[in-house]
Amino acid sequence: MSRILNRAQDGRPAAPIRIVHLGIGNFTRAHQAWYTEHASDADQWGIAGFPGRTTLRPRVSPRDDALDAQEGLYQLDIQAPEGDRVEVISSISASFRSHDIESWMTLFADPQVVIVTSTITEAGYCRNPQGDLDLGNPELIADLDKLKSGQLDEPVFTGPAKFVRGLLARRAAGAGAITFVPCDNVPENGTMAETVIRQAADYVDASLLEWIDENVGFVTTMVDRITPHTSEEDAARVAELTGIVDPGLVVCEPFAEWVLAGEFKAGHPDWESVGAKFVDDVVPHEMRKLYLLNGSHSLMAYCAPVLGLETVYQAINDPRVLGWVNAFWDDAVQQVPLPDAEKQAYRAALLERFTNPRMKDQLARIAADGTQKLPIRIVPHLKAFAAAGKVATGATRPVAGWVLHLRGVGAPVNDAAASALVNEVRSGDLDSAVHAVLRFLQIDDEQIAATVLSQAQEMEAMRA
Ligand SMILES: NC(=O)c1ccc[n+]([C@@H]2O[C@H](COP(=O)([O-])OP(=O)(O)OC[C@H]3O[C@@H](n4cnc5c(N)ncnc54)[C@H](O)[C@@H]3O)[C@@H](O)[C@H]2O)c1
Ligand SMILES: O=P(O)(O)OC[C@@H](O)[C@@H](O)[C@H](O)[C@H](O)CO
Repeated sequence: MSRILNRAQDGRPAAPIRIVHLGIGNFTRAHQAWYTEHASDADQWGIAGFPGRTTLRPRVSPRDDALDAQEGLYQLDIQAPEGDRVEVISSISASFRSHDIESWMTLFADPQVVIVTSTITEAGYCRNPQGDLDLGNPELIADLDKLKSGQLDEPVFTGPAKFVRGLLARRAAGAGAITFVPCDNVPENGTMAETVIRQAADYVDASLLEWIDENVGFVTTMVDRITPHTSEEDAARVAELTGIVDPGLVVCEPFAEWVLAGEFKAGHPDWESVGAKFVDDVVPHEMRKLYLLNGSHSLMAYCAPVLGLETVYQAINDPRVLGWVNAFWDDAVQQVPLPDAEKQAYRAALLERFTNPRMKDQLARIAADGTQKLPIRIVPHLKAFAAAGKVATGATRPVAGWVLHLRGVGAPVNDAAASALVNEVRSGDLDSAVHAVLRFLQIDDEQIAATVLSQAQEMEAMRA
């Protein structure tokens, strides 16, 4: 007999809300909410979850509706090679609609709320290629103009505008210190969030900057747990296992890592009790993860579909893709400032994670938003080698794959910032497409162009 999740049956009351999360998608439910659930002081730290998308639609997915219907409860299916381990997670105390600005302001004005976390994708922070707030983004400007002209009860839709709206409410309420903990795969994400929030505040009301100096902390984090999209097959199997029909089900791998650096102005849950590490400098850990895990993910996402492959598991089990991944790692490790033994161990652990046969991680998920990802995961290797007069032939491969992807090979291009580039790469031959992509990546090097072209031609010839 199937049952539906609710707190009365589950027996776990909602903890007081002290964290607001923007972008309550799959990843944060597998990672931050799981860490908070298992922290030694979990009964003190509830999360308020808001979906983040910039849309007028009140809801973005049935998964979000499930949080309301199930009083914040959902199942997490941890897919170990030997079988499923399913937990009910209860750390999300309340869920809201993405445009519910009134609840957003009320929470920011509450002195009990002391942390703001976010997973709104790389694109959600509205940055330009230089890493500054993109004042050419019309949706962002419309939001900021609303705030600047005092229309404070109107909904705003972009991440930076929501953050500034929240801080205005907090200052007005005298609610004290608060700390931002962005959890997206962006290097030095604390500094990145601080930059866009300060620039948005400056646009709206420059007097907020001084208040931010005194009251707002920004923490940089490296987050890691592979969290694929939940499939219908996952939902059916877990319903069979637990007897719970759960439209909010999230699936993930057993591995989880969280490294944080920076000052929490007003405390944080005891995430260390679950294995989170607080360090002085998170950058080497970020480079390890972003370059080796995310970089090879991007390589597989763009190159493996050429061979007709659809998941990370299928890709890494193909000897050609495995060879490309190893060649990429040989180049990328050189930019990771950690001891060799540590890097070798990380590579071995990654291979074990990618070959988990239970995980059906779709390459199409990873392929999204390449314009945001290639510059931070791949380009640093090309530039470091070029500075030494060399071509990083392992790191040119994902660029060659991306050219083919943009030209229509594999999953459809899902990247709001790529439309002009897509038109350009589809309007000429492969050689001109390679040059258009390298111009976009700000790489002006004929040796790199020749290598990318020859690898793209080689892969086109292998096309399934
Ligand atoms: N899935 C993973 O394995 C994983 C692991 C580590 C880090 N992350 C980080 O988490 C992010 C989200 O991944 P997910 O798996 O939760 O995805 P998801 O699609 O399940 O959720 C994404 C959330 O971000 C919101 N969003 C999307 N685009 C936005 C935009 N432009 N502005 C504001 N909000 C926006 C969505 O509404 C949703 O709430 C990734 O982009 C990545 O930076 C993911
Ligand atoms: O989440 P994205 O879109 O930034 O990148 C896709 C994957 O590389 C990523 O989600 C990994 O699965 C994750 O970073 C593992 O911790």
